[in-house]
Amino acid sequence: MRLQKVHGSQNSFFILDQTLLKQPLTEQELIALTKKLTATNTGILGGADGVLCIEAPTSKNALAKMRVINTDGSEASMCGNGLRTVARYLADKYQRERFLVETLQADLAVSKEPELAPDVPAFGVEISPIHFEKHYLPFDNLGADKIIDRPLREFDPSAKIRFSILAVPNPHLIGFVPDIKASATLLEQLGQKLNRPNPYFTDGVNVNFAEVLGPKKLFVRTYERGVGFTNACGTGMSATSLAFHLSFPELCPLNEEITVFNPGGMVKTKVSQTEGIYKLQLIGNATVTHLIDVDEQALHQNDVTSKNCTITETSEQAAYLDFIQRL
Ligand SMILES: N[C@H](CCC[C@H](N)C(=O)O)C(=O)O
Repeated sequence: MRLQKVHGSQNSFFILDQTLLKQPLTEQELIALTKKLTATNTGILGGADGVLCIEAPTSKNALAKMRVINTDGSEASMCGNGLRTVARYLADKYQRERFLVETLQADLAVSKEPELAPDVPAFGVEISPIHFEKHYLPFDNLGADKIIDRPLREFDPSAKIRFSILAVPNPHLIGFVPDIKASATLLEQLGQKLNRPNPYFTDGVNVNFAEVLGPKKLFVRTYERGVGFTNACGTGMSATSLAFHLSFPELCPLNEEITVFNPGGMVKTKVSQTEGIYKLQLIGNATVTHLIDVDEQALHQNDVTSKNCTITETSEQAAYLDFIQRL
């Protein structure tokens, strides 16, 4: 059995293709394996942000189904960086360049895109469906059914930050800040507070702070639900691009490529609108850093260690680091 260690903007994952197993992991086994494999101190290769689990599709139009298990064992409805790496895995496996991947709430279109640099493969993914209403997120006690481009004193007493809240379909709180570095402590405090029992987001929320760098240019930092600070969050950067359009339409026109920098690198996004419905596209790297050969039994027994698996490093991380150094 072969696992892959992959990343999209250095948001890192293990890909586990359940369809290759003689006996698929039970839910309990999958959660236990994810917690141990992704933890920095108990996992191989320094852990990861989650496990991307590939299963047979239940939707007849999709090539496969992707599930996203966060490092704390919770399940996310979507993962934009992860979906790019799953798209690449499936494109290689089935020799296809354009297809649909089933996710918890939608079948999403994915496509192979031109390499960002030599040995830096890229994929594009659709991010959808998008919702603003409070019952979708869910959120509560913020005095409105939708929060778009307004201060929230509950989260920022100075009322200087403009917030938006949207689901893509996983929940995101977005704040535009004047200086991303100076706002790191507030981002961490908010991320922690809103992912513990709290009156606003009962299921937790991914918290993104963004700094506008110029027309069609953003820097985004994310405190991820179920994870903590992450190098990059694909759905977060996509949701933030839509908030960018809503808060600063002159700097972020529809149908144009937006460059989004993050601590792990850079992605491109695009916001479009058809018949009043917003659409988001996310394009970025899909990098395979390691191949991990392991006995199926070790997965069931939650006993994957560097001693009982064979790890082969690819040349792609060096190429990726070279690419981001030139940005
Ligand atoms: N990192 C992911 C999102 C994971 C979201 C997850 N933390 C949650 O919603 O619980 C991304 O690239 O889109």
